[in-house]
Amino acid sequence: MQVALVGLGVMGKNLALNLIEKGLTLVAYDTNPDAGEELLSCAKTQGTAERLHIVSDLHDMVRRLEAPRSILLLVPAGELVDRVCQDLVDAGVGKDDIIVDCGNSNYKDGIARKLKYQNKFEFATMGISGGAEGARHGPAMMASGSEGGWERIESSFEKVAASYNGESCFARVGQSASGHFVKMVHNGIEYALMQLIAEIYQLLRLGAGKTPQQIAEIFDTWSEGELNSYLLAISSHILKLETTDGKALVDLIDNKVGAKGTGLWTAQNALELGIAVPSLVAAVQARHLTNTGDTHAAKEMTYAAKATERLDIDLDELKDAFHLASLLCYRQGLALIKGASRAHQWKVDLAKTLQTWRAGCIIRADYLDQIAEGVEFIDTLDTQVKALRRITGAAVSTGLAFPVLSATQNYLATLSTPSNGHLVQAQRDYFGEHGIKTHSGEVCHLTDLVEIDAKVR
Ligand SMILES: NC(=O)C1=CN([C@@H]2O[C@H](COP(=O)(O)OP(=O)(O)OC[C@H]3O[C@@H](n4cnc5c(N)ncnc54)[C@H](OP(=O)(O)O)[C@@H]3O)[C@@H](O)[C@H]2O)C=CC1
Ligand SMILES: O=C(CO)[C@H](O)[C@H](O)COP(=O)(O)O
Repeated sequence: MQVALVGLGVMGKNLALNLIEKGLTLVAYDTNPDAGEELLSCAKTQGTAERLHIVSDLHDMVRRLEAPRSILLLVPAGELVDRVCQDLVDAGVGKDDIIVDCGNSNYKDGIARKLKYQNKFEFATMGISGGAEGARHGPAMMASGSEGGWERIESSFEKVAASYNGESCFARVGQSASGHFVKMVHNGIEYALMQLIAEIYQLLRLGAGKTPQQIAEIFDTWSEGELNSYLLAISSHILKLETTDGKALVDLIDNKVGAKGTGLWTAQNALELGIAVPSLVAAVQARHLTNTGDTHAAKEMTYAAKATERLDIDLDELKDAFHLASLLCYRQGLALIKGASRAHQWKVDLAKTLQTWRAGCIIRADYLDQIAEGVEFIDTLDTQVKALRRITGAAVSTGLAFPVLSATQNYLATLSTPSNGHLVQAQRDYFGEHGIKTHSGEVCHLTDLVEIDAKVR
């Protein structure tokens, strides 16, 4: 099988090495000639260079490929994707060829591109997760669409992707550009889990007075059981790292966190679709808040530093709270995918989606088993529910910030305790005559049910 790859940066270079290692023949291109040179040198080291051909322009790439052509893009998302597509058309790409955008593109751009290029070539989308290591040794691959081009290439991707219990973590999860939607939500969950781990670390460090090394050991103990996950493992590893003079590496790192867009898009789409993902939104805002000191509004206000309080923490309870909060982050993400799939008629298969997340990706975790078993799993987690309540309350009492932990507790509490929505319905009708719906299903106004002599002005 012969494929081409445009963009040989962090992801492209590693995916290229993976593709040729799995026996595919690759024609590769990057605007930066050094990137091609470096890839070739790595391929020589691993003994697979005979299956790699680096080209210096897209015309040469198109000439070297047998039709129908299969071309993968791993260039930064945005306008560049359109520029490369147009350049490929100019270079001779035609109607039977498939171009797969594998970057973190916005799914809305994917839908528009499918239309824009429909008479020029087959445009397809696939989200990839796993960072450099995943791309090199087996990433999670969330593809979309049902068009003909996939049938030519998907059996190769099934081998290139990670596998879990013998099943590939490549899947065509649904129609249209749903693969990019699924990857976007994957990243939304990623933001929430990263922030949640950071909050647990902060609680242990500033609340319980533990050192980074001691916290890493706690994370390692948790990882021995069902809480084992990639993000917990890398957090433990990071916390153990020390400078040559014995200082914790984390203490040298500034607090401002960057973002490339997928977390923000997750929040925006959830709000637009009316699907509540408060933990995912809180994680995006937590990143924004790390940068607040730089904003104009913040500079006009001063916040005096406030002392925080120490806390005795029951580590078993903390573990249970972390476990449930993590599960609930996935649950919110899956609810968003399900709602979007229904709204857009994408027919996203949630079981296939979960299969792509089992290995190779950044949000892989052993406890995904519980999620795969079904949404009712929360009802079996009484101990964890109590732990989440108690830990959130105790955490708040320290005065420290726990946006994802508390958003998650509020999410669960909202769904599992009596709602207060009746009063808000009544308030809306009181001032705006928006109507109310009663328990018996009647749609009316407050004034149909009671006499209101005079209203508050
Ligand atoms: N890094 C990660 O962990 C992950 C990234 N992604 C996504 O994958 C995509 C690639 O990411 P990543 O590899 O990290 O990015 P990099 O910036 O490391 O690599 C992009 C490469 O594309 C090259 N390039 C730019 N313009 C062109 C062009 N017109 N033709 C050919 N090559 C070009 C760049 O060259 P130059 O440097 O000279 O501009 C660079 O070598 C992005 O959409 C990203 O969001 C997805 C999952 C994980
Ligand atoms: O897709 C990824 C991991 O799955 C990329 O690493 C992405 O860049 C992460 O998002 P951000 O840069 O906004 O933190």
